[in-house]
Amino acid sequence: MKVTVVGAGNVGATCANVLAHRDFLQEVVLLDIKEGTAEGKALDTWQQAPIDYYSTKVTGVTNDYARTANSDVVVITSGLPRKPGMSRDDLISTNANIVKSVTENIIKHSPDAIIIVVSNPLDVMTYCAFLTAKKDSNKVFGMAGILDTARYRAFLADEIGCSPKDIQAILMGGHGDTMVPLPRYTTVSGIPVTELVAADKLEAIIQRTKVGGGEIVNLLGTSAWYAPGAAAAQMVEAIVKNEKRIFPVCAWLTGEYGLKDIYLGVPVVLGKNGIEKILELDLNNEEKELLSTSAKHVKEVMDVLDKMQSATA
Ligand SMILES: NC(=O)c1ccc[n+]([C@@H]2O[C@H](COP(=O)([O-])OP(=O)(O)OC[C@H]3O[C@@H](n4cnc5c(N)ncnc54)[C@H](O)[C@@H]3O)[C@@H](O)[C@H]2O)c1
Ligand SMILES: O=C(O)C[C@H](O)C(=O)O
Repeated sequence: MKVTVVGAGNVGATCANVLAHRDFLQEVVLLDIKEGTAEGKALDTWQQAPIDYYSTKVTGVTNDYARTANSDVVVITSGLPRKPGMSRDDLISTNANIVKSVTENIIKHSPDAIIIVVSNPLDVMTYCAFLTAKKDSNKVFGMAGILDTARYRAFLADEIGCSPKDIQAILMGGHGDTMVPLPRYTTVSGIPVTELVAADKLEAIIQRTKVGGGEIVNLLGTSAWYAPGAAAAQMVEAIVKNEKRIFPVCAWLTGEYGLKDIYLGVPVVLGKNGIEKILELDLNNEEKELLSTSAKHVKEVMDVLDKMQSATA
């Protein structure tokens, strides 16, 4: 299986580096528009191989899509990250142009590839790639839910004083401040989280999770990359190894949860065909309400993209 990562910035280079460490691929192609960036980071990752014991080779290229030909999976991380004071939605016009042109190039050389979008605003950039690629929606989806759920799980592990490995959770909705962590579907080694964390502490963790991206942006002046890069790599691994893992993924809905024609985070089964199934949870009224608010927000930003695209058509 061949995997390409577009964008050799913080997230893309981390994703390629994590994929190399997992050592289940022969080669990963890392592509960037900036001369030498992908080549340099690929070479650095290869020089790490004798130390960390892996054989996967990351090859860096500058805008040479011929080298990405016949990729099975492509991860799109190209695009601007936000700075303090910005929302992810502020990135829409710049990143839509980048995601559109990258997707066109990818499709030209790898018409059958499964595309995982990471660029922000995530739900709308995934929609942009879907409109451009003109592929089945099970093959075009976005990474955000694994990251958001990981933040939630990490905060819970701190609060409980346990390993983050033992927190199982699911989170739904758009990748923005309206995302919907689901305490009713959160357990700690099978124990309902509500038996271990007081209601006010749980609510504080949910609120912190929702603005988890912004917390890092304020600390670093740019956005996170270690957890996002690893999350995208985890999706690639599930697909390449046909693992049938259940993850929250930004998926195209066609009536699930009463929502249609929208990209939104929902639990799915990921395997060799991409999204093999969307799981429909039996949400209560409060959860449905939160999901519908999140969907409304995403739809508004999707409408902005539609208007931008019809203005330039
Ligand atoms: N979905 C998520 O959960 C999530 C998490 C973190 C970051 N992000 C988003 O991912 C994107 C990348 O973040 P980052 O921190 O890696 O940014 P970065 O600035 O470090 O890297 C972006 C890279 O994209 C490259 N690039 C720009 N235009 C390109 C093009 N047309 N073709 C190929 N490469 C191009 C740049 O040269 C740069 O190297 C941002 O939009 C960010 O908001 C999303
Ligand atoms: O917060 C951002 O802008 C980047 C990313 O979406 C994140 O959640 O870390």
